[in-house]
Amino acid sequence: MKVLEKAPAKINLSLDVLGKRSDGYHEVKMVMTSIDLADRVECGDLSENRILVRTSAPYVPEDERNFAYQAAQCIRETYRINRGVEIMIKKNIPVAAGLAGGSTDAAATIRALDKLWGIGMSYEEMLEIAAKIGSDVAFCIKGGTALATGRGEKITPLPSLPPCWVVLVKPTVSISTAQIYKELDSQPIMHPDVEAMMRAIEEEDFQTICRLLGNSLESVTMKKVADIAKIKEQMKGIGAEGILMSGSGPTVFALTQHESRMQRLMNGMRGYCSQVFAVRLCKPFPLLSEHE
Ligand SMILES: C[C@](O)(CO)[C@H](O)COP(=O)(O)OP(=O)(O)OC[C@H]1O[C@@H](n2ccc(N)nc2=O)[C@H](O)[C@@H]1O
Ligand SMILES: Nc1ncnc2c1ncn2[C@@H]1O[C@H](COP(=O)(O)OP(=O)(O)OP(=O)(O)O)[C@@H](O)[C@H]1O
Repeated sequence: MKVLEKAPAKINLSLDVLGKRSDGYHEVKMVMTSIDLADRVECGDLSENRILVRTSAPYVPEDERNFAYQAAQCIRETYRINRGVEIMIKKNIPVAAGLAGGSTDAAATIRALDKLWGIGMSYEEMLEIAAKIGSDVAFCIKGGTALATGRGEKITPLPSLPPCWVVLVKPTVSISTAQIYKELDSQPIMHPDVEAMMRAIEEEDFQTICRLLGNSLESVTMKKVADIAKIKEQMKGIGAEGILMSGSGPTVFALTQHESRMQRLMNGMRGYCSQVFAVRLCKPFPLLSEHE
């Protein structure tokens, strides 16, 4: 048997870093949303009792360093499962881009193995496995739009955003999330208004959502990647309702409700950067356990 799961990327609409914790992580408060730029994760039976990972992208590890591998390993140990699995990952999400590519593959693996192995995990049980793999994995279990707190693993669902286009531009450099959080510690922190962002989402006020876009990590990454400021400037010139760097970067996204502006942004930015995407938002996944 084989189970195929879609694994959407995320963007951070509001990312506030509240402080450093004693465990080395940072306390965050952020609003995230899933976008329709997605990997595909297929989990199938394997005759041998081991985990085999294959990916379509070069430079993505296929051993125990892959987050999908780690998710499968964690499920096998937690639920004492003596079955092998072959995990095929078709990568469409740029790697180390601030879009949670590895995290969403891990979350998709958790959803797929729950079905393949007939475990019947609750949402809470999925979140527990997710938190062991990485901070962004918990959000990716259900996706949609949500508030994430703690180190990112505590999830509160929010209503969907008004329909819009998301234009993404990925500079060629890749970014280490750990390095960006480390460098933030020696700099003054800009705090976006996360509460106001949640209110704007509740009120379906697209213009205010765009005005409130903010990310505490943006200025840190911008100092290392000069392209980010240039991309933001260019996108502003072309016209978008809101523009921000996602996560620890370096991907920059623009939001617009106008198809013509989306087209102009695509055409304008393609000449500047090789990785440019225009996508819609993604709805949250209905989980099997919620239908019981
Ligand atoms: C920047 C974001 O992508 C925004 O959604 C996340 O906060 C990062 O999530 P992630 O990539 O899943 O992060 P993890 O794999 O858990 O952690 C990578 C490293 O980032 C740092 N880290 C991560 C999350 C957090 N709340 N505080 C941190 O300081 C830690 O040094 C950690 O060792
Ligand atoms: N399935 C996977 N897909 C991509 N990268 C993976 C995967 N599993 C492990 N990795 C490793 O994770 C590192 C970070 O990649 P990823 O694409 O998840 O970063 P990111 O988008 O910046 O994540 P985040 O936004 O959560 O910080 C890569 O350098 C890669 O070695």
